[in-house]
This record gives sequence, C-alpha cells and structure tokens, in this order.
Amino acid sequence: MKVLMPYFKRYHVDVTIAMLSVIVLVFATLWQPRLLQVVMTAIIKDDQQTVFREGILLLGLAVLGIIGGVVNTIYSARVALGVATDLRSDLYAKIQFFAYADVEKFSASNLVVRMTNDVNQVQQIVMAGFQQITRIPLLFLGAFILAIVTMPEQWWVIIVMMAIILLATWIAVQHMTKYFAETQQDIENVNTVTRENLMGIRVVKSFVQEPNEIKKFSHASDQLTAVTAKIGYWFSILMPIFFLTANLAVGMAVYLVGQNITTHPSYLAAITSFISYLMQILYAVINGGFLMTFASRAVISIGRISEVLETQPSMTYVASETESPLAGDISFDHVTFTYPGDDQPTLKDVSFNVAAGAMLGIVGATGSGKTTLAQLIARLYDPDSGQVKIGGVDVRQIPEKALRATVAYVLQRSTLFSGTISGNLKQVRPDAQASHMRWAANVAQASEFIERLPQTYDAPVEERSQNFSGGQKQRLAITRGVIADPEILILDDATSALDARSEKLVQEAMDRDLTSTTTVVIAEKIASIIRADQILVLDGGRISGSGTHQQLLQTNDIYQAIYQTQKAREEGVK
Ligand SMILES: Nc1ncnc2c1ncn2[C@@H]1O[C@H](COP(=O)(O)OP(=O)(O)OP(=O)(O)O)[C@@H](O)[C@H]1O
Repeated sequence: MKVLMPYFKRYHVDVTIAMLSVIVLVFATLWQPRLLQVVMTAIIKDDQQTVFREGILLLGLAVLGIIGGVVNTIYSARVALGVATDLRSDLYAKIQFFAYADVEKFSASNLVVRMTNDVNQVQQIVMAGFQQITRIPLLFLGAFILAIVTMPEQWWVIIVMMAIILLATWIAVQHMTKYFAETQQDIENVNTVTRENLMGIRVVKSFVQEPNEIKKFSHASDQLTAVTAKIGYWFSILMPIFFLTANLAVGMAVYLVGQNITTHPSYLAAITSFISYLMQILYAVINGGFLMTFASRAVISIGRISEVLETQPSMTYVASETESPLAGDISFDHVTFTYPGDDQPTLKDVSFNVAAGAMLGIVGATGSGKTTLAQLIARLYDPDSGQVKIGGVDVRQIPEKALRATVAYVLQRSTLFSGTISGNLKQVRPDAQASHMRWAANVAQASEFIERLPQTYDAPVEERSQNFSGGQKQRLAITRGVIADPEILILDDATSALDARSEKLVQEAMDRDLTSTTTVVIAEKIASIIRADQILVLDGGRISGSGTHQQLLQTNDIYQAIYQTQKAREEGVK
C-alpha cells in the first residue's frame, strides 16, 4: 500500500470529500431505525402529531443518506480513476527507460498484464476502499452500540452471529489468496498464447497448425477457468453462510422477544429497530469480508506493479542532454558478452577497428553472434569485459541522446509504428521536411512505391504495418534508418526481402549519398558485403577472420566455404 500513498496525496481534496460524505451517509443510515422505532411507537399509541413530525424527519434523513452515497461514489471513482491513470502512465514511463534486457526479463506480455489487469485490480480496490473503508467500521460500531442500546438483553445474539461470519470469512480468505496469485499468472499465459498465435497467424495457417493452437489455447484457458472456479466456489459458499447466520440471528431475537410483545407492545417497535441494526452489522461484515478478499487480490497486483516501478534499469546513461553525434569510427577491444541467464558467453574476446565512413561486413553461420555484436554497438547490452568505443569514447560514457543521434539500427523485421509513413520518419527526425523524406526514401529505393500511394508520405501505416509487403516494410525501415543521416548505420539482414536488383540499387545509393556514414552490414549473402572495406567472419562468437573479400578468400576457410556454397547455389539456379 505504501506505493499508493504518493498517488492518494495528489488527490487529497477528492479523498477528503469521499471520506466526509461517508460520515454523512453512515449517520443517516444509523439514525433511520431509531426514528422508525419512534414512529412505530407513536403509531401504537395513536400519536398522529409525532408520526407526522418524525415521519418527515425520517424522509429527510433518507434523502441525506442518498446525497451522502452519491457524493461518496462520485469522489471515490475520481480518486480510483486518477490513481489508476497515474499508475499506468508511471509504469509506461518506467518501462520506456528499461534496458532491453529488463524488458526481456519481465517479457512483453507480462508487462502488458501488469499495466492493464493489475492496474484494474488497484482501481477496483481504491474505489471499494473509499466507499467502504470508513463506512464499514463506523457502520459496524454504530449499529452494534445502537442494537445493544435498543435491546440490551440480546447482545449475545450479535456476538454469536459475528463470530460465525468472521470465522467463515477468515477461512475463505486463507484459501482464496493463493488462487488470486495463480489467476494473474494464468491470465498472463492466456495472453502469451493469444499474442503468439495472432502475431504468427501466417505460420499457423501455412502449417495448418489451427488444431494444435486451439489445444494450446484451451489448455491455458482451462487452467484460468479452473482457478477462477475455485475462487467462485469459495464465494458461493460464503454468501449462504452469511445470510443463514443473519436469518438465524433474526429468528432467535424474534423468538426471545416475541413472547413478551403482548405484555409490552413497545417491544414491537424495538425489535424492528433491532433487526435493522442486525442487518446493518451483517452488511458491514459482508462488505468487510469482500473488501478483505478484494484487498488480498489487490495486494498481489500492487506487489507486481511495485516490482516494475522499483526496478532499477540494468543500464544507465551518463546524465547529459547533449545530442551532438560522435564520429563514426567503431572499436571493439577484447569484448566478451554473455546474455543474462546464459552460462556460456555469446561473444568471446572480440577485437576489431573500423574507420569512420568505412563499410564493415559481418558474416557467419546462424547463431554465430552477428546480431549480438551489432546490439553491442547500439548499446542494447553492455559487455561483461572489454570495451566498445564509438568516436573513441566508451559507449558507457556516451549520453543516450548522443548515442541515438550517432547510431541507427535497422533490423530484418523492424517495427513500424501504426500511424503514417511521415509519422514514423519524424520519430527519428522531428524536423523532417518533404525533401528529407524524399531523399531518404530514394536511398532506400522506397520512393517509387510511396509516391504511388494516394496519400504518399501521409499514407497510413496499420498495426504491425500489415498493409505493406515484406520488401516494402524493409525499405521503409531503411528509410527511417537513413533519414537522420547517422554517423553509423547498422543494417542487420535489413535487405533480406529485397530482390537482387533493388538491393544493388540501395547499395549504390548508400555509396553515393552516405559517404561519411560508417555502415555495418550483416548479411547471409556474400554479395551483400562483397564491396566492404573490411569483413568479419564470426564463428561460435569469435572472430575467425578479418579482411577484404579477396583477402578472406585467400586466408579464411569458413569464408571460402560460405562463398563456394553460395556460388554453387547461384550457378545451380542459372
Ligand atoms: N536475448 C537472448 N537471450 C539469450 N540468448 C540469446 C538471445 N539472443 C540471442 N541469443 C543466443 O545467442 C547466440 C547468437 O545469436 P545471434 O542472434 O547474435 O546470432 P546471429 O549470428 O545473428 O544468428 P542469425 O544469423 O541466425 O540471425 C544464439 O545461440 C542465440 O540463441
């Protein structure tokens, strides 16, 4: 709960009004049975004047109660909504500053559940809390005292009723708490299965995986159903216990008092008032029980939210707002890197230098560490040992904005954000004019298809850019990488979906227009890096060879083997 305190403080006026309106509501609720008793006694005595006067008062009290209730609901909702909105924004902002490794540690679907489901749980408990938290103890205490004042000899009926109800609630809460934690995990599993299915829907369809996917989903969904049913089971036995106990208490009170009603007619009014108080006590205890179960569920959600808010990003940047890019030379000095959780390093003792404006090609078998190496240049991870330098400066000493201004990283499957083409380009270069967009799109060989779209650069980009083909997406991603004219441009298999002619045109345009940019090209095809000033051959995370195409053909067995295989394949095709 400590984590919520600063949020409540922001809404202190709404919190105060919510709490004060509860006092009005409880006062009206508690006083009504007393007045009713007076009215009934007056009816029995046929005292019309008192009936009229107290009746009006009773009506006024009921209206006051309604006003108190409405005001309380409005202000509780304002606090709950405000706190939930602020929590969501803070979580989102926090995640933006997470290192890539932190996002991977939590997983994307886990973070989505924390931002949606867990925040909803908090919203519900805050709403219920401000409606009930002062109302329950006040109502309970007030009704208890007034019930005893009304019929002092019946005090033990109330104690027995409460003891049974509290015991039942306590047992149910003990059982339900562990199921609440399981529910959140199961919701997450359902989300993960659904997300993976929808994102990979083409694979699912082309491999006729629908039956398997349905089975996988049913399994995750059945687990969620089973846990939710267990919670429902405890709720379902709790409610009848509450009402049975209350009815028994009422029956007992009526039985004990009923025998004396003929001799004391005023007991009729008193028993009516007593039963009302019993019901109010019951209401307070039931709602207290619900609040406890809600709270135990919300405590788990609050814990999950705090975990995100309190996570210190595993990577920090030097505090500086400088955006000036550095020079484009890159150097790796005995760099070793292990992914979090792995026991073997993925990159081992990697050293090389690339001059600013040069082209570096990286080849190697799948899984040899090419992407990992590129990620260290963009500082998505830090090495375990050794140094990665850009413009002669250790990347750990470069301010974040300066690093992003220096390095642009284009992936094979880059994410374009939904919106428009120009919106995506302006994310990288906010001041981008039409001329800049055209220039970048020309380099990426994208202008030809963009300019055929009815809205050209303002054409919509749908969710997951599904309104563009694989090759078009790659061209758009390269356009975005190029538009800020970065000092270092990393193309990680970024032209894999382009035909040979288009790829050649991109290469020629880059050679012509990005003369001072250092390009790092990771490619499966030797043809993509054949003209590089330097090529690194990676093998099992180590550099097995380095040089130009001609040099490597003479000196490196792995490079020769890759080249011969690809040449043979091309000749086979011809
Ligand atoms: N986020 C990660 N966490 C743990 N291990 C990872 C992670 N990403 C990659 N790896 C592992 O690191 C190794 C190198 O992966 P990397 O993606 O760098 O290879 P690559 O040479 O780019 O492969 P490909 O040509 O198939 O893209 C692989 O064994 C891979 O399983």
